Amino acid sequence: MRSIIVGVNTGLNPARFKYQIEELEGLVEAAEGVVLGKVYQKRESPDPAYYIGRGKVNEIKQLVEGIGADTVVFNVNLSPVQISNLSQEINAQILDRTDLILQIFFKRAKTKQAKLQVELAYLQHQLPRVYNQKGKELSRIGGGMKTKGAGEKLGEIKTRAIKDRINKIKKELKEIEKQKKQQRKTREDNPNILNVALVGYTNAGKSSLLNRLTKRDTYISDQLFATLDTKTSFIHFPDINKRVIITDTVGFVEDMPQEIMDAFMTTLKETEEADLILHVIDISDDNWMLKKQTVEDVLKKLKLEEKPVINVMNKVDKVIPSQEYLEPDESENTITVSATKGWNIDKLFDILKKYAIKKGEEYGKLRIL
Ligand SMILES: Nc1nc2c(ncn2[C@@H]2O[C@H](COP(=O)(O)OP(=O)(O)OP(=O)(O)O)[C@@H](O)[C@H]2O)c(=O)[nH]1
Ligand SMILES: [Mg+2]
Repeated sequence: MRSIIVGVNTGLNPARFKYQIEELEGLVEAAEGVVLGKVYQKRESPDPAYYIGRGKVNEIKQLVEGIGADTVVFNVNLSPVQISNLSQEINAQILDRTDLILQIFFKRAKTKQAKLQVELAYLQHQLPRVYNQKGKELSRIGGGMKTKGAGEKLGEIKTRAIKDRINKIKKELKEIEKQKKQQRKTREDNPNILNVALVGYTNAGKSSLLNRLTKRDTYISDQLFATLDTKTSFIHFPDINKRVIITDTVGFVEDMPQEIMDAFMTTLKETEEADLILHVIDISDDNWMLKKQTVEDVLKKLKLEEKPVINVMNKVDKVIPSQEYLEPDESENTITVSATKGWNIDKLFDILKKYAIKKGEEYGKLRIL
């Protein structure tokens, strides 16, 4: 994928805009693409036909031909009409941020559940576009569909086929969810098992932390969205006769596209049964506060904000030279660690133990009542 990035600033301050474009570059790389050029435009309100101005469209068209790009990626979400019009003018594939995220997800999904969820998100994103697709774009979605009658429009046929597939996927996902729920039920009810969910912005170090805590090889990569399937691991504390189940989850991003939010709701739903949430934060990142807020907003959407949360401030080794420089954490719900160096992991173990004991005690109280 040889890409040109089109950054439209819709009134963000320069720092935020810069961060948005950097993240988009990261997404292109995660989709195994290279960024060959960037084009910017300031625009308060989008042009209904092209989002950007006609002059910009021409500029991009020439740049695409000049440097041989095959993809143009926008930092904003485009309407079906805009995609269609831009595709007519520019000889490259036009992607918006959601398309890009979906492409990455497509490549990464491994389990049947994740694959179905990505397909569902993709189809839901395509649905409103079908009517507006012209020419080459049509071949992108399902082939070999039967027509109902001679008078039926191609758009109608495709819409119907997509809707059928969506319904089928939803049924299959429900079935998988039911099975998973059954498996979870046994452990939820157990006073000796603490359920912990790892959440956080993509690339914050969730999988690294899971590895450190459980010493297992989880796929770790300096890429956005390395983890797409939820993975579960155990920690055993024989001294207190408790076990902890830790679930790694898909990373969050700002403005998570609705289609993805919906499709991955099932995955994130695993966090619904959690007794404790570990929110992993990369404090070496200049934008960590913004990212933290993004994650907290999503937790709120999932109605998880009531659960106890520990903020795990990770990658401190990138900020201080050695472990001796670690300062005591200010509050009980914050802990500064380095997942890769293993700093403060013992303290994190202590926190987990404390919660495991507390769960057992509360469960006991409930039984007495
Ligand atoms: N220096 C340093 N690097 C870290 C630390 N923890 C994680 N990393 C690096 O950060 C990158 C991302 O780590 P992952 O564990 O894959 O992050 P993740 O949150 O699981 O990412 P996604 O699955 O993509 O959402 C990798 O290159 C890790 O080696 C840390 O404590 N210190
Ligand atoms: Mg991961």
